[in-house]
Amino acid sequence: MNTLITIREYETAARAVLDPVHFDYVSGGARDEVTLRENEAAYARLALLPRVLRGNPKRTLETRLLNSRASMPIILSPTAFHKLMTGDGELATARAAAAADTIMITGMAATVAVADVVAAARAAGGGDVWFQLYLQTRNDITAEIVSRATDAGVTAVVVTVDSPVLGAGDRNIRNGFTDLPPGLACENLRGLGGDPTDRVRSIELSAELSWEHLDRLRALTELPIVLKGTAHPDDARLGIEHGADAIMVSNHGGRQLDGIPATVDLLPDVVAAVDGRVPVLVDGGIRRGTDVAKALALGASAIGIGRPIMWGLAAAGEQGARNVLEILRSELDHTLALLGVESPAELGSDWVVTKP
Ligand SMILES: Cc1cc2nc3c(=O)[nH]c(=O)nc-3n(C[C@H](O)[C@H](O)[C@H](O)COP(=O)(O)O)c2cc1C
Ligand SMILES: CCCCCCC(=O)C(=O)O
Repeated sequence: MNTLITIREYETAARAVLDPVHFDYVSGGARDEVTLRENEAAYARLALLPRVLRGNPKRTLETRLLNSRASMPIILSPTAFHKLMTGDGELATARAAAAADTIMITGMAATVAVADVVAAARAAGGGDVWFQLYLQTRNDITAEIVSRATDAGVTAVVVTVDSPVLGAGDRNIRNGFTDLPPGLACENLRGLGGDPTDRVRSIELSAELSWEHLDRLRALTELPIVLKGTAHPDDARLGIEHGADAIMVSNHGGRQLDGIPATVDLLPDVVAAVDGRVPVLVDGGIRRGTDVAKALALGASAIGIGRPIMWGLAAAGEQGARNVLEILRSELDHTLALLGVESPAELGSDWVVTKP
């Protein structure tokens, strides 16, 4: 029997089994964790306004995003180092995402190489895999990483732009968590060390990056590009001008700039700026199906979850991640029934009210 029935219970279960240093790495945020808390609190400040007697007996959650389809508008945001959570790492995550028939964004900082992640998803029968990229200042390195991901069969590249420098997690500083334990590495950077050994190159985060680097990426790949980490409406507009095919409103789960607003509060202005030209996704603080419905009503085409998957993996490996996805699917379906709608597409901003 599955005794854990909420995402919050998975967080508690993860805390009970994980090394506290790794639990803090996953669950913590930057500095005072104001944004981390705000991401969740902002959903609680929004209320849903249902309609009644609409004769809608059936519902569908099926979602199309870029060239991919998913069984629901809930996808897996990229998170680093899944082997800290469970032995199989990203392989377990890929199987869970495939079982849920949804999209997994595998990270550049994954502890399993992208080719193995895609193979695991395919062997489990499905689910597209997208690849998250930190642009590197050296274009040849970016090109090699993207080429590996493309050869592996990913169907989109998600470029994270909110990390000119590493976020400062006070919990990590206090815990002295600065490196992966021996035996674990960012496998997507293996052999990129520039020497004949199998050295794993370090991921470079750089404040030198500019829109020109995105232009170079656009010239490198025909895969759809999702810009992840845009908060300002003008940056969403610029992203589209520079070739982005989708915008993901994200503050990195409150792990980069502390004090940036909650993503659901940023979403409406970005949606307005994008004006229907490309899909808008959002992540950060989503813990309930009602949160998903609020984000969709405010214009998101889909939402991403980060920590809930990590907690699921820690608590019960692949099965835990599967359960997390099914909890959110079932809660979203139930929420749509209570709202009186057949599909996410019917939701709009008049389904949400801000509580006084
Ligand atoms: C442990 C952890 C590692 C993360 N690693 C990455 C990463 O490598 N690249 C990235 O773009 N975002 C990363 N993120 C941010 C997530 O993609 C996502 O934006 C965030 O987790 C969403 O918030 P949530 O955890 O409240 O769902 C990470 C988040 C966590 C919690
Ligand atoms: C330079 C290493 C990048 C690791 C990215 C992990 C991450 O984004 C996060 O923990 O948040």
